[in-house]
Amino acid sequence: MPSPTLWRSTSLHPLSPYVCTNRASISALRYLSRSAVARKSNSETLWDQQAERIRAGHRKSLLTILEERGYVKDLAGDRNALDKLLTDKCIGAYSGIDPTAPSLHLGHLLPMMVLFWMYIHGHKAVSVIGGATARIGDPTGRLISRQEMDRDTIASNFISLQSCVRAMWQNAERYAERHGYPKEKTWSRSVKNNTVWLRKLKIIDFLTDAGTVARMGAMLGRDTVKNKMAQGDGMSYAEFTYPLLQAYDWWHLYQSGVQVQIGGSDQYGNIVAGMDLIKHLTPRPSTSPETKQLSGPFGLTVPLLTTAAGAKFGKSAGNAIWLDKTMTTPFELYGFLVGSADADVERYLKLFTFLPLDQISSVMAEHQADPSQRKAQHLLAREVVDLVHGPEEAENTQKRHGFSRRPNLQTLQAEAENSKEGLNRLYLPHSLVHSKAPARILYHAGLAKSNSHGLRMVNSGGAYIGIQSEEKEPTSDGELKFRPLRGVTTSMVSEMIAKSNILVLRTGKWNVKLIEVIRDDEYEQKGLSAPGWEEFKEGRDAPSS
Ligand SMILES: N[C@@H](Cc1ccc(O)cc1)C(=O)O
Repeated sequence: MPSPTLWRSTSLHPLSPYVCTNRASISALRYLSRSAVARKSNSETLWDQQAERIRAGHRKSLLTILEERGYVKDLAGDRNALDKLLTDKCIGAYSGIDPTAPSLHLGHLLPMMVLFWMYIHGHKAVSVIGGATARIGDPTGRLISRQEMDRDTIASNFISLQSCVRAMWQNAERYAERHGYPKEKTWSRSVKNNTVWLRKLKIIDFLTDAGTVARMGAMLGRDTVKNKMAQGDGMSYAEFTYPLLQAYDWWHLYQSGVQVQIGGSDQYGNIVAGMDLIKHLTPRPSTSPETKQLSGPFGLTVPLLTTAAGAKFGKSAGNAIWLDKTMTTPFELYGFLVGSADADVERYLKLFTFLPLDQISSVMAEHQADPSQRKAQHLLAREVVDLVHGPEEAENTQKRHGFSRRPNLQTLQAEAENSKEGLNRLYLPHSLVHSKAPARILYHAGLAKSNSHGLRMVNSGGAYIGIQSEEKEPTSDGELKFRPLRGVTTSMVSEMIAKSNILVLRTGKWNVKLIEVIRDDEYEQKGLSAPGWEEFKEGRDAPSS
């Protein structure tokens, strides 16, 4: 039964066609100015014409575009009904993010891309930031709960995440414009905080509405619940209730026409919980089954991206790649993407750019003719930096990376200055570098898992040292040359740091670390630590395997 309490609090009947430019009835618009009415009916006509072209097979439907580019992992709801809905009607779609960190990361970009595509095809896009849900923390897929976050941390994460999401939307809009999707007046997007409605939710209403739909059998049967209780750290009542809160978000948004929810592949269960709630709370006047289906909720999950090497996409050495440039610089973002494997790059170009598929195919053909130039990877990296940070940043970063294929010390140093210690900049204490074998320095710099792993890398020719070339030809500008570490002696390394205190090491093609060697006491004062440092201080040796 629909809840009278919830029902009265909403202004729109969920089955009424969403007041949207293409379907708004003229009578509902009588309070609008004549020009607004004209604009609305104009866009209504445009929408109908476009739908007609899709139906006639002259244009791809939005769902087809999403499927072809690889965005669809699972659909909740009937595929053809969703296809028809997205073609015939302007609807709302949303995706949520909990502010468990102060910034978006690369993993968030995938569901957001789907929302961007929907937006540039005229649907209303809503990004929800889970100010309220973050206080509980989504237990999905976890065995161990996140560390509890205090309210202040959530509040400050919320503020910075919100500005990150807003900036992302602005950039995506400009990026779309550069790819032939100029902004239309009727496009609509918003960023909402679920605290706004969840704070007002009364426990008694929540229990009688959401609490009665959710059956214990189904809830206890969910993998997250089973695994966390059997193999993890158990589950709190609040965590158990999380899917219902997310479901309630959707029910709330559904009142204003948000019929689609998009999420990561792990969100399927939470999305279905929302669909169940909506179906349960929606009054069922005697409409045809088709009308009922087309006015109902649909869910879409995006695939979980793993690299060809099996690692989770968006993490470098276990650290997330952030979209806030104070956390991951554009240079680092570019560096991460330009390092994509040949086997992944085409898939990423389809997922993370608005480039048309035929352009992607032709770039891939060029790339395959000479993979060593990494043309496709450079295009991917440039496009993503363009999408996330804008065209000027993309242009500059690409120029600097053009150098970094044969990097120069000044460029690396300049980069190091505005990057935090972490991805490609590092301090090491003098004692871990001076008179130490190169293989061991690789271990201390985090480039090798152990001393002997470092030795294997050195012997197999997979580790290099950057050497500033002496000759100053007009073009060379003190360029860095990499030579294999095999054959480089301990005393050569010590001599180098005696000169400049700087050491540049590289493993594989792209993993470059600029190491600044500082005094041991200074290192301690900065509160830093490196693999093997504690052991060194305690007089123990670094592990050898
Ligand atoms: N549970 C989602 C975030 C989310 C929060 C609220 C929502 O309404 C939707 C999604 C996640 O962890 O990824």
